[in-house]
Amino acid sequence: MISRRFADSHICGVKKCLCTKWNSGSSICFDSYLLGFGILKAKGSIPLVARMLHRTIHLFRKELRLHDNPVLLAALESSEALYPVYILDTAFLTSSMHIGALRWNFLLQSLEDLHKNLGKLGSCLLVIQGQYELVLRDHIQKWNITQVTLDAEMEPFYKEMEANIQRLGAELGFEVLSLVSHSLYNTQRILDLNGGSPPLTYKRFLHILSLLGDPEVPVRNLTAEDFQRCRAPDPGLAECYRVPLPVDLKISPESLSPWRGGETEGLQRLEQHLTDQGWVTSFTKPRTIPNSLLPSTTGLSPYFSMGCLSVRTFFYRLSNIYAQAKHHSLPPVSLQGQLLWREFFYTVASATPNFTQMAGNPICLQICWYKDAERLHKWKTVFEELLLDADYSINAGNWMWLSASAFFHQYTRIFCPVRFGKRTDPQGDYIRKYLPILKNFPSKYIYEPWTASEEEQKQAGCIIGQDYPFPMVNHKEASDHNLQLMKQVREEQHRTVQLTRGERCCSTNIPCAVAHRLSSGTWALGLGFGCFSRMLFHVGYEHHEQLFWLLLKCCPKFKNKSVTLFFLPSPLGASSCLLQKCFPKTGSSPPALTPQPQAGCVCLQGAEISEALPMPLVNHPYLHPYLSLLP
Ligand SMILES: Cc1cc2nc3c(=O)[nH]c(=O)nc-3n(C[C@H](O)[C@H](O)[C@H](O)COP(=O)(O)OP(=O)(O)OC[C@H]3O[C@@H](n4cnc5c(N)ncnc54)[C@H](O)[C@@H]3O)c2cc1C
Repeated sequence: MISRRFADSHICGVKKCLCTKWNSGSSICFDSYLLGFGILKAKGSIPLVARMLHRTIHLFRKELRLHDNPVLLAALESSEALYPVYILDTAFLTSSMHIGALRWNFLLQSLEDLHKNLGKLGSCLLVIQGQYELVLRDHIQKWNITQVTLDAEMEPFYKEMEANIQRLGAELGFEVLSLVSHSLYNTQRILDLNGGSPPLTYKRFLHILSLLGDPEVPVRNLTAEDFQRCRAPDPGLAECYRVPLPVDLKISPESLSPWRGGETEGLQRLEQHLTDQGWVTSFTKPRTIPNSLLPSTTGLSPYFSMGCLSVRTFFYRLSNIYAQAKHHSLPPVSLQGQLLWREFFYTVASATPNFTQMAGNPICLQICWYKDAERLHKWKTVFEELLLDADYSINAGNWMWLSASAFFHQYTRIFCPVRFGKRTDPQGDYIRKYLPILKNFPSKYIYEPWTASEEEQKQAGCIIGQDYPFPMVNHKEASDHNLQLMKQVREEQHRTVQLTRGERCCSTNIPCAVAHRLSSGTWALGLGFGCFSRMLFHVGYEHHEQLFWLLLKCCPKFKNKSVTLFFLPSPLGASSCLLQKCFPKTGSSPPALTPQPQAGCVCLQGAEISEALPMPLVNHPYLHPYLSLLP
């Protein structure tokens, strides 16, 4: 937590903050400013306390915002002149991230927005192009700079930049102040509490957070008064160092992205989402729709990744909404839970060597993937450069997760791009919108247009192999191959598997269920499975629904009965393995059910069972505490 001691005094009618102590990850403690305090005599011989004020370059790196920007606030409070600077070091940016046209546009829009917002407070943003060290050397001397302030980041390339700036400071005689505000906590504190290494499972991570307490509280908003106390850059400088246009950087200006960059847009979107408090409190992921035409999640990730929005602000706004609600979803599936996933990956990434690579990454399974340069190139073009929210920690963490190389261990779950699409969006509306070249194919071909006849392809105005590529792999062959490979790798690298696996909370994987006859004459069914902790967020509620329905179908007791289904919270779960084994055999889909919060459980109403197969229900002690929740 940031603790601050303010000693207020009135100097020439202006209320000044004299002492601000930060313990929030600053590389130079603010206490050093105390040394600069002295007693001055002002007009009329009234003794005044004053301090040496800095001439500061505030270097924006990722935190492209004015709200919750602790280091900018500290810069303003300790300076008599402040130069807000963004160094557009193209070589640095392109070598450290795969930044494509969409993201360039987003970045330039964010800088333009920052410039406008600084203008409203009486300052401006100076965008200086060039290699960052040369730019700093040049301007430190030109502007007599005594301090550089910057946001502390955890990526190796940003850490290296900060270390270089520190070295430059020692050489040229300026101070450096950096503070963490891109994550909820200073991740170093989490590492310290975990004995110096990162917690490698979400469960362990939450445990450490419970010892740490709440995340850092956002700092106050900046005002015109804050900026008035410091001299702003001359208007001539603003003209000389204006935000470039895409064309200046030879970037295509036309962007299909509906996400406009910048703090202003980010805050507007945040407010929009928060007005729907019911949506916020019932948010459960992965019970969201990945291929809906409009995002079924917040879509705020590009703003968080560039720091146009503060995660701390979002976290506390959510806390306020939760505090007013009767029920709300919880981590790992809630909105706050999503921010904690982000924090989890930030923490692990901050202390894991080669986090974005397989080679030399100690938590990642070493898998002998295909070595096919052409396919790799195609994959990179599609996935990396088009990302608007590309983020070092989250991206690599989720790819490890998705490929079952770390964190996620149900490697037998393989998504088929054709079957997944057919199941979740049978008409292919998503494909028709985002791949308009395929839009005239009949729905039965929309996910596998290469199976359409030549005549049908002509009619759809799209010849596969000419207007649209053939599939890169045969899905069945590739998934069979990968399955075997993973099985073998996991046996050989058992110790690496265990690192991010976490302990099981139940040794058995036997499905268990209880049935309860309700006073209304209907039945309540509670269902659980061993090892809840991983089930809920790996399998998700959608599978709970399916499993419930499957068991109902399987149990003669419920034939022709109306049944109330309860989703039971921890420590109960459901099994996707059972689903995979049994569900396809039933040859039909589960009924659509609408969740209704009730008595702390999610309750599903009204599944009418018309068919039943014999299957015994097993009582299980884990279910007993939840029986009291049944009406
Ligand atoms: C293979 C793969 C790669 C990914 N790469 C990125 C990436 O480069 N940058 C990125 O921001 N997200 C990435 N994600 C995570 C996730 O898909 C996005 O954060 C999320 O979809 C963004 O949408 P949202 O802002 O609407 O999220 P919401 O569901 O509204 O969540 C709010 C915020 O929580 C955080 N969050 C949500 N999901 C995750 C998650 N799975 N892991 C960590 N943090 C999460 C994000 O900051 C997000 O903006 C990746 C996921 C996968 C499967």
